[in-house]
Amino acid sequence: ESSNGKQAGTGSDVCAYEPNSIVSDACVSYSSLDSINAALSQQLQAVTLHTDFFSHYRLNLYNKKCPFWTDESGTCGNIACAVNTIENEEDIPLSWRAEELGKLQGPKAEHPGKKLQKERAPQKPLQGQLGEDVGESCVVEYDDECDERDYCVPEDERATSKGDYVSLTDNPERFTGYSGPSSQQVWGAIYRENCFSKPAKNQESTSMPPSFGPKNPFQAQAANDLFSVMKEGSMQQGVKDAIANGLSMQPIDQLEFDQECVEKRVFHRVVSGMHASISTHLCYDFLNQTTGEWGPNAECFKSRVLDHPERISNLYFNYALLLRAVGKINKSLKDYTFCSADPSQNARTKMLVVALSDTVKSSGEIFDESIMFQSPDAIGLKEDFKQRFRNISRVMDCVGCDKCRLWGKLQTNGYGTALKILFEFDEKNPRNNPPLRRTELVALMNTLGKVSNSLSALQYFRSQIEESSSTPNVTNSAPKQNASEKSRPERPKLQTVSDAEDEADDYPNFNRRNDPDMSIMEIFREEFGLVYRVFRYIIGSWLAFPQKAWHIVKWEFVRFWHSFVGLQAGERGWSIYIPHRDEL
Ligand SMILES: Cc1cc2nc3c(=O)[nH]c(=O)nc-3n(C[C@H](O)[C@H](O)[C@H](O)COP(=O)(O)OP(=O)(O)OC[C@H]3O[C@@H](n4cnc5c(N)ncnc54)[C@H](O)[C@@H]3O)c2cc1C
Repeated sequence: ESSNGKQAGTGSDVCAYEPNSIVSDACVSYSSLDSINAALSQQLQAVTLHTDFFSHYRLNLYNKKCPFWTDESGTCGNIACAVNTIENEEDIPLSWRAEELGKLQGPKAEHPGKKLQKERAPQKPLQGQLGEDVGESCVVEYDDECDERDYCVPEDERATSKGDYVSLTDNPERFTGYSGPSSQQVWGAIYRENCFSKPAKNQESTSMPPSFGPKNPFQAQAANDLFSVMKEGSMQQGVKDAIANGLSMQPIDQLEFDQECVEKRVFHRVVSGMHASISTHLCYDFLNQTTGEWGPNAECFKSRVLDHPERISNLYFNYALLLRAVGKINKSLKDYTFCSADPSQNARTKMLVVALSDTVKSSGEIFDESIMFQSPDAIGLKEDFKQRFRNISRVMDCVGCDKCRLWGKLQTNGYGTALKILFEFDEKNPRNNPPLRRTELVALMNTLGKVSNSLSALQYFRSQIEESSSTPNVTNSAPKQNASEKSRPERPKLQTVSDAEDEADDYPNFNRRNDPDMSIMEIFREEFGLVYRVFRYIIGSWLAFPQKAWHIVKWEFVRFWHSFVGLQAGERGWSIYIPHRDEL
């Protein structure tokens, strides 16, 4: 986005939201993405809120120093900025518990070096040394350093590393009050230092080194890194000055972004879409500091997101990009072991994730990544792209609010993972794909969940604002929070602690089943859709039954054989349970 009204990431044509227009740089319309979101959001909620694997995360939240500047005064002391980490080992879900890793018995295998890991199939880095039924991708600990195919500085997953376990449902992304020079400095650094911004004419000598199409891409990386270090002093001074004098930094919307090629546009759109989603969450779960009540703040949403069509466009763009990534790993998810010490939980998690990915896959073409990095400068450009994205993930350690840092790091990791899947994975030949870390998979699904929530919140705010502008007595800008509840569309629930604790029937519900304003046609469509999904589910279950029964027989036979020959029988890898409505 730029001050002269140019639209981020879109050429001149498509920015404003038009339901039937195609989201630029993707290959799907806004309305199709809305329909996909309507079909998918409950499945996503089931995965991200109701499975231990996806509702928890492990990251180094407190022990990484901001590599670019020091700004202790920018630390947020509000209670809403705090994160509840899980301190007791027994509170950590089985699938994430370090002690479970320590329980591993039986045959031992050498930890393969990085080179061997790369040469071997990601699912079989140990090549069966621990036995055929061991999910090796869960046992091997990947190193906390960048594989050159990573777009993000990875979180260290090792049980021995300094990491914190957090429940994502206990720490929902919402308003924290973190603002001022510190947060602006972080956003500024993200846009200014890492995006492909055009140098201001009088700043040519201090802007990013030209790094497109370099002879050696690693030289370009090194140059960028060095440049960041060189800039460190001035950035640090920038924060100090800003804190001392109020804000004197160049506003972000006065930067001109280089939108010439699709890759640079995509980069900017990812960042801006992520920013828009964060803004949406904080406006949707906003603290009214006068009444002390939490609730949506349409004024906040209007000024930060709705009045900037390009930000909405970038939000949809990110949704398309993340969907494509989840669809692309459809096959790998079917082979993935979710590392659960509880096999029935493992089976349920897999079933929910695969069903979600199947729905994405069946939605048709959404995003075509093959058009990117095709030019003669492709290698250099791709390396530069990666390096800049890694810088963004490093900048997240400079965020002065713990909760913002948690979600900022998770979402950067989610987008980094999506980019890695898009540009480094071969759908047809998955053997050579880089490994997907557990934290990456969790980050990817939760980031998709966040954008999905943002799109649902957008619908809510849009109808709120339309409604208030058509009501003469209400202010013409945004509706007040206490406007008549009766005529309002139902407020979609985003992820909150109470949602996670809800009874089955109160599962987070983005559809409008209880909306009194629904027309007969809409009610009919809603009900018909439900009946159709139930029908499909039952037929699908019948068709899948013979194969499932065969797997169960095989599984039980192996268990029986193990105990017969005196080995440990192993856990049961299947379970029978009543499906929940959100699985439809
Ligand atoms: C990583 C991170 C995570 C955060 N998480 C939270 C959180 O969970 N809860 C919370 O309450 N606060 C959070 N914050 C703070 C929040 O994002 C804002 O910085 C803060 O509310 C102050 O807002 P602002 O009005 O100054 O504008 P900011 O949102 O700080 O934006 C700064 C400038 O960026 C430009 N801009 C804004 N949005 C976009 C966009 N989508 N695309 C392009 N340009 C844009 C505008 O020019 C704007 O003036 C987070 C900050 C960061 C850096």
